[in-house]
Amino acid sequence: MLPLTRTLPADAFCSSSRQSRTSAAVKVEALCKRYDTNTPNIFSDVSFSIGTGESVAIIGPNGAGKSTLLKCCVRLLDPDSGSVFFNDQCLTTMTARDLRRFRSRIGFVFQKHQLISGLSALSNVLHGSLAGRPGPRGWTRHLAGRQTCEQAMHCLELVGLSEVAQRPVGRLSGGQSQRVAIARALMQSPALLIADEPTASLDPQASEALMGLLRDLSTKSGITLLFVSHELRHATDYADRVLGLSGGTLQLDRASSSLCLNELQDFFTLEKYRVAS
Ligand SMILES: Nc1ncnc2c1ncn2[C@@H]1O[C@H](COP(=O)(O)OP(=O)(O)OP(=O)(O)O)[C@@H](O)[C@H]1O
Repeated sequence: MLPLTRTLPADAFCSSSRQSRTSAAVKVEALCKRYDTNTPNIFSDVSFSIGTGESVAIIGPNGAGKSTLLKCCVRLLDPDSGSVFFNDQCLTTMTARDLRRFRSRIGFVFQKHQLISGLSALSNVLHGSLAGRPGPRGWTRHLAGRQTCEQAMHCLELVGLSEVAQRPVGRLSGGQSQRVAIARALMQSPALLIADEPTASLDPQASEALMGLLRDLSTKSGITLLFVSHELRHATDYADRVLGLSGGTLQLDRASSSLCLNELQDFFTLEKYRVAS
């Protein structure tokens, strides 16, 4: 098996020790977003920062704007105002070209995993390596390269799926498919992994396994993790910090070690966990 550090660039990692975190991987300042000029803001004045290698959960009621916030963080959607910095680089003013290069270092795992069901798990993972490549010239040669295939197999091994590498994704279970999506994201050697409800539609056992896998990637490989979950226990068990979005503002920003499940449940009914200014 290839060592993880061989396949991912050195600057994608901090030291595996969480104590060594010093810099903010992601810094969000006063972000506002609305979809339509005639409608109120989805959220306003949202600010937070995430340390390199930190794992952060976003919770909040349906429609609070969690997915919108994730998308604004990586400019899949443009915020109306505010700034987002990634390793001190300002995304909000980046050119399209720089943005493409920047996104190639971010892995996305969505609720609907957006895999190609007729292709094998391996082929789907291989396509992750195309992110950020100015194609399509050279894509075929790149995909067929021995080193690329080895790297894709290694990513499948990391998520425990090497045995089904040749099976079409359409014949995999929901949990397996979600792990293929993670392997595809890992092909990008991500410094940041963004997951929007990655365990939606998975059974409790598969959910725990998937969250454990994400946490391991963060703790062992120093990948910064930002995920949305409706499972409050996932926030307390698998994140270092919990952000709570509700009523158009960020109302909670606390270390998960200082939160208990009951407090998080209260978050949905009370507004007593305002971020200290
Ligand atoms: N493309 C869009 N155009 C207009 N409105 C949108 C669009 N996408 C989302 N919205 C609205 O923005 C609000 C926030 O949606 P978003 O999906 O970000 O919330 P969420 O907190 O992720 O919700 P859920 O927990 O249900 O997934 C909702 O009212 C939604 O209807």
